[in-house]
Amino acid sequence: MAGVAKIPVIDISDNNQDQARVAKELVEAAIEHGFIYIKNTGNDIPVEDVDAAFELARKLFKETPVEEKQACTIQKNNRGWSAMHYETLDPKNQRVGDFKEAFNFGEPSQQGHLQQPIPPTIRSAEPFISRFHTLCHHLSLRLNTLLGQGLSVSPPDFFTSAHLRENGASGTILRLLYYPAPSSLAGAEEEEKKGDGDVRAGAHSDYGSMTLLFRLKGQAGLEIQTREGTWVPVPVCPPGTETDPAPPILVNIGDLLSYWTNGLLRSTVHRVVFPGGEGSTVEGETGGEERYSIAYFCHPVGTMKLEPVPSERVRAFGEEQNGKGVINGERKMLTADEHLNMRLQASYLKLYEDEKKE
Ligand SMILES: O=C(O)CCC(=O)C(=O)O
Ligand SMILES: [Fe+2]
Repeated sequence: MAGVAKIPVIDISDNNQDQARVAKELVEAAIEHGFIYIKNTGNDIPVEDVDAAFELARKLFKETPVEEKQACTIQKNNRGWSAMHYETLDPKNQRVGDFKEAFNFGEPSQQGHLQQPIPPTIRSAEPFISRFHTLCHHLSLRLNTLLGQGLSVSPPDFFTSAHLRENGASGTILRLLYYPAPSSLAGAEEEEKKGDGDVRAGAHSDYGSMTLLFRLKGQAGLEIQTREGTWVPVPVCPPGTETDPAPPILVNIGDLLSYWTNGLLRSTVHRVVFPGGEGSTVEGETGGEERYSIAYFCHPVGTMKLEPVPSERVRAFGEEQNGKGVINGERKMLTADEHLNMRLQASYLKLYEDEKKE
């Protein structure tokens, strides 16, 4: 496959493997690409649960009356329903907002309850959503542990404890996403809106520490920006995973792991495009139909400071970058919550409109 991202596939499911080697592989992929495929053998997240999550998304986007979703419209806590065009991930370059619908579920309470309005049509799925959230949480903790080990952070569980639920509230979100078929936009005023340069999701880096992305076989669209500034597609099933029980989980390093490591770990810019653009599709994938994806945005405890972690490798990298004038030493030190709020304000223009006028 020429012209597609060459992101490594790593298997973390076998505890008998040499964990130090797995940790190193993970760190190298996070430095080089900012994206890593995690082989999905069903050990971390059962395949039936991934299927059930996509089925829930179908029910929410296809069978739930719009009034029910409107009653759950997204709030400044980043929970709830985001209608078509409501979010604009790349406001500097997009004429209209993203061609997508999304629903964000915040972290459940200790008793497994969701702390937000839920459309009645999917209310019975609350225990499942809570369980899926927790499965993703545990996988993200393992990945954080491996990254801490691979970077020899002191203490090695620094990233892990920064994410433990018992250490405080976080902005973690489980998000169901729906991108309608381009043909469904035809004829309506939507067709006028969709012009050259419009994208299903604008170019952005993710706001949290890392994202776990679930996609469906055959559905193209995701692209990452290379170091040279070109766009390459990210296949759903890279070579070697075709016969696995489910496509790999795509892990994406977010802004916070990048801040914590002086930029050593890469928070790579990515987007979701409409089909048709040259090189935007991968063999065996189409982009002409509707598309679903599920993203778990892992965030640390909101009060965590975004300062470089104690690690010799991180320190040495920072020094090297400083020498090149890449790192601005006067950047204001933010907390995880402050950073999240800043990013949300930039992409939910309508939600924050009134505040801007004040
Ligand atoms: O739908 C996708 O494949 C990616 C979505 C994404 O990048 C995001 O929601 O942050
Ligand atoms: Fe993203």
